[in-house]
Amino acid sequence: MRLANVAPVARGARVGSSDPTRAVAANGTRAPPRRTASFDPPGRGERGRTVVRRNTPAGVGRKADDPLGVFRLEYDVSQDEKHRPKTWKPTITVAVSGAAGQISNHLLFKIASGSVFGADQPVILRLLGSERSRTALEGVSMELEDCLFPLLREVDIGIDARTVFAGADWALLIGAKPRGPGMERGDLLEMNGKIFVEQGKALNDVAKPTCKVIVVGNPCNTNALIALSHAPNLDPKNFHALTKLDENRAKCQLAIKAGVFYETVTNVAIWGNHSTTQVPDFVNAKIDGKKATDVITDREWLESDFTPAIQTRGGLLIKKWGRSSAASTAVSIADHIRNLVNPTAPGDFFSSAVLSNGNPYGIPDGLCYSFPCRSKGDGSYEIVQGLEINDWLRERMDKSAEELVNEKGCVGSLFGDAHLDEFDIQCPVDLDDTLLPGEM
Ligand SMILES: NC(=O)c1ccc[n+]([C@@H]2O[C@H](COP(=O)([O-])OP(=O)(O)OC[C@H]3O[C@@H](n4cnc5c(N)ncnc54)[C@H](O)[C@@H]3O)[C@@H](O)[C@H]2O)c1
Repeated sequence: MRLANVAPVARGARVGSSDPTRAVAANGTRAPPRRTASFDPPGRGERGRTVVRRNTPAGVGRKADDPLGVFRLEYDVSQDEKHRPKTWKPTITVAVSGAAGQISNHLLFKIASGSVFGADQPVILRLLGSERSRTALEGVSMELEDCLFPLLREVDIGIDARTVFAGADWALLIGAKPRGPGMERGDLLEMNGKIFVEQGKALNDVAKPTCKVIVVGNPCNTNALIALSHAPNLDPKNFHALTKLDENRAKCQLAIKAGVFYETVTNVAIWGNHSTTQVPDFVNAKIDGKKATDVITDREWLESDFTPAIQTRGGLLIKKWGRSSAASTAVSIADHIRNLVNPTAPGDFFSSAVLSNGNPYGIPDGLCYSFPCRSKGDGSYEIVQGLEINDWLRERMDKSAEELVNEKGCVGSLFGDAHLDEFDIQCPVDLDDTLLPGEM
């Protein structure tokens, strides 16, 4: 058990059953019917009871105690198996937190359309919201139903992670709270960290042990570390924090500078924290198979323009848009999933923040740190070995690791016992108030 010696940080739809006995029916060739179910709000209806009505749109014939405002169908899962195309894979359950938020508003429709997990991969979406977003979740599920996505077999909504995460194959943890006026970075770390204590415990108790978890809600690296530390039943290698967006941003800028199409830019690693200390690696990047530094010979641009531009691009986008990146983040989550469910192209890699234990780059164990990774396409990954780390990279990679050590120290009391050795880190009094890309 690690003992955190932590300074106070004060400064610083109930889900509808997927039970195969409740069954569903595929009564159309294009869009077999699905069921959306919801938790009853507390005090309204019997907990755990799913109210089901055949072909009854919201509001029509609703009983006074029926809290649901969404269209639902009664169906028979066994019939579903009979009627769906034989080429389809077994249905997977994808849980998404923050499902009524901006990022999810783009991501859910990509998942349901089949463009993320594949055109032969039926999905059940389980949507987790906060108490405040309960009604909005019903709206989200209504829109999903209205799209008639054949691969979307069921939509469940709720505000209790233990119910929503039940049986999940994937958990996309997007929901988090933004920093409020006057709030210190340490306060934000603690406030959001608490969410991931509960969600880590819930995943441990009710998700499949093979469940793959991608943490997006900021500060995503430390949130992912908190979640995995409460999930001893899950392999820590099932946990990721999203840095794919940073990789995509880096590829875009290198492509523009070199005057080439995006897809010719490969091997772009993001090292470290998803924050302004992240290190977009131009040293190992390739353009059209050549070293990026041989194609873009303007070193001054790479070090002094490109690097800070990627580190602060989220902030610039917020200044221009008035809100944080949502569509491009959703695309990068989809890319991240595709990176895990498809084999990585020979010689290439993708970026993901993963547990640093045993890494070959001298980053301290016990951090969730972004590394270049490869996947066999079965949802697993390996950290790529043997990349060139010159002095310029080394200095910055260590600085980002130091920031993650400090973050860990500032929320030390939130860590569980699983997968992490004991640590004794203080929250530094002079914790830099670096901005988190998603909140700037
Ligand atoms: N890692 C990245 O690359 C990256 C990029 C962009 C944004 N982000 C982060 O993603 C998060 C979500 O961004 P957004 O634009 O969708 O925000 P948003 O405010 O539009 O949506 C967040 C949603 O989460 C819900 N929520 C809050 N607490 C919750 C909880 N405990 N359980 C379930 N839901 C909860 C809120 O009600 C809200 O609907 C933010 O933390 C943001 O900083 C990360």
